[in-house]
Amino acid sequence: MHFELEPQIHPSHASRVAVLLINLGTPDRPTPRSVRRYLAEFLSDPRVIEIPALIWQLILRLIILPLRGRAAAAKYRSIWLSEGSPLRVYTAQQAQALQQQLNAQGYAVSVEYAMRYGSRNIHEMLTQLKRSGVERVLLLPMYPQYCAATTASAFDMAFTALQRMRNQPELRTIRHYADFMPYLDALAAQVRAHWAVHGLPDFASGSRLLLSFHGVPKRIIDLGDPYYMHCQLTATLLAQRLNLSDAEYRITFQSRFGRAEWLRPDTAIVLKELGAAGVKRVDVLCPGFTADCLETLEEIGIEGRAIFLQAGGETYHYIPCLNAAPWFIDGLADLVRLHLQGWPVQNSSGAIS
Ligand SMILES: C=CC1=C(C)c2cc3[nH]c(cc4nc(cc5[nH]c(cc1n2)c(C)c5CCC(=O)O)C(CCC(=O)O)=C4C)c(C)c3C=C
Ligand SMILES: [Fe+2]
Ligand SMILES: [Fe+2]
Repeated sequence: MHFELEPQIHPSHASRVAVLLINLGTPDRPTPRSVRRYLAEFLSDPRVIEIPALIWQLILRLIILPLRGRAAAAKYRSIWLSEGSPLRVYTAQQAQALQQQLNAQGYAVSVEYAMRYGSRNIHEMLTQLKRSGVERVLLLPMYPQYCAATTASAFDMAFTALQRMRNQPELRTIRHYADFMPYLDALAAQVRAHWAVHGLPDFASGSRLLLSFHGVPKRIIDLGDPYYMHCQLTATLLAQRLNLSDAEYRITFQSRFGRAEWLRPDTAIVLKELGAAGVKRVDVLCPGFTADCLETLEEIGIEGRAIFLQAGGETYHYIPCLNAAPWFIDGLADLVRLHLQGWPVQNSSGAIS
């Protein structure tokens, strides 16, 4: 049969609205086998690696997976939580907190999360939502800056899932929120909360705030991806909110992968240069990651620290991602309410689910 069998839905459950948070996905376990399986799916996505499939699959299966599987598993082990991978743990917390907040505001919606790769993927979750009577789904990527490799790939999977359905739900997508005020306010609150506990950097004596975004190949920007522009937008608007002068912060790009030219400046190189130049303290925030993960906790929290201190720096502060901070959940609720307009969600009786 071309189409999936339709679930039987009890009429009293019909016409519900759901918000689906979407993040990248992460291995189930910090083992080479589990990491290889996750990377094989992730790195076979043509939205992520734009190289002819046949050549790329040879390189991926013969070189990258055997080498990177083992090395990445060791890194995942260094940041693994008792409940699982940080990315999954924090994304689940965000979904739960956002549902509570929206229900408390009188919005009768359920909030779930899905991943683009690995377990609990977007297709599975759309099927599960339909089974529970959901007819309208708002897709909320946990990527504030649009990038085809992340945002478009997530939407592709949702639309492909709908291609298999006879009875399709109504879908809405949130493309980006790089310049959405409540998101910027949440980032500013996150930085200020860190400074309230750990003290303000002494900008006058050379301390810097690094705003480190996930890098991408420079070529995709040249081909029209708005990602770089969105990163610049978020960073400059955040710096304004924090009253930082141009000299007091730097925009950098991390997590370089492969041989092609990536966006610059590279976070690791800047950390090394600042340490060598006698800068005593740097604080690093990763505004493009809404949940802490391997790329923030290990690459920035552990490796970045070692690079800066070895180069001569004295004090290194990694500022955690927004995760389920109340100011971020407030901002997400603002964003969701804006995008739910016109859908039947107002319910003074409060919580469902
Ligand atoms: C925040 C947005 C992200 C963009 C844009 C992005 C682009 C991108 N990533 C790779 C390659 C890798 N990314 C990896 C991990 C990873 N990437 C993001 C987010 C973005 N990626 C997250 C949230 C994570 C963490 C996942 C976790 O389990 O914690 C990895 C795997 C880890 C490693 O081996 O270093 C790779 C590989 C490319 C090629 C790309 C753009 C084309
Ligand atoms: Fe990535
Ligand atoms: Fe990395």
